Amino acid sequence: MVMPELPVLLLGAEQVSTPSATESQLISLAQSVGVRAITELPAAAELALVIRDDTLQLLDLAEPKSSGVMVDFLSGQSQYRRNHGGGSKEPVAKAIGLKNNQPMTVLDATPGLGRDAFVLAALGASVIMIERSPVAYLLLSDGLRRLALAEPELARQFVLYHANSCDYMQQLAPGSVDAVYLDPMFPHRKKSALVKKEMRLFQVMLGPDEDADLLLPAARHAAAKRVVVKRPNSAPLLAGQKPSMAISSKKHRFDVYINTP
Ligand SMILES: C[S@@+](CC[C@H](N)C(=O)[O-])C[C@H]1O[C@@H](n2cnc3c(N)ncnc32)[C@H](O)[C@@H]1O
Repeated sequence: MVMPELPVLLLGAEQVSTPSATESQLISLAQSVGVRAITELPAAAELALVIRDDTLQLLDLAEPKSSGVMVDFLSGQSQYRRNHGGGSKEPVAKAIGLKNNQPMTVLDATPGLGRDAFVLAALGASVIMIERSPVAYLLLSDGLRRLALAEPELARQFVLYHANSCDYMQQLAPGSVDAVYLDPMFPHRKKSALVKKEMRLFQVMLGPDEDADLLLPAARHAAAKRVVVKRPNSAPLLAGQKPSMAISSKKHRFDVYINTP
């Protein structure tokens, strides 16, 4: 598969001449993961990163006026789910085996926009996020930066690295974390307009995670207790491997692989 070009970080003239502290920080972070910071778009660009209102956003250039995709742990949606969601009864929390106030370390090997990671952290888990997409990594870093300003204690529950999770997990000693969470991109069959804007942009940028099957053995090596795989209800099993049990929600299935000692 031909991968689309990596989006650039598009800067305004002022952001180049007199960048704010946040802008300087984001520009160097972007450059450290190979994202070019420029002031003019390449002709073929479909997506670009921009810094608006002190927030990093991924913009669909076909709709430059609409708000971009960002990681916002403080958004109404995240906070609503935190305050009014099912708590430890949320399907994802049940699948991971998370109980209120019981410490647990979860490695999220496919964090994306950090939605699921946030639910787990809000329920008390320490979450290690390993993201290989430079753009998703930058959006997550920026989300954590803003979370740290508002809720430093919660932000300290997260660690984020830019790496391929398969490599990362294989290098860990066996059973280094309590659980591993996997939610690789699955090709959506529905018309793209129906797929949420965020995931649509992610699909344009990343394509499906065609090597997703490789994550399962690496995750089973790294997890002391269990590996959880989130799949759309109709999706086949990851790596064709039968789970120990499955927990279903409205749209998803959480396949749980228990690691017996
Ligand atoms: C469907 S998204 C995950 C959405 C996430 N669960 C959420 O709540 O926002 C999948 C993400 O996994 C990342 N990914 C897939 N395979 C990976 C790998 N081997 N290492 C690191 N990240 C990976 C992709 O780059 C993408 O950002």
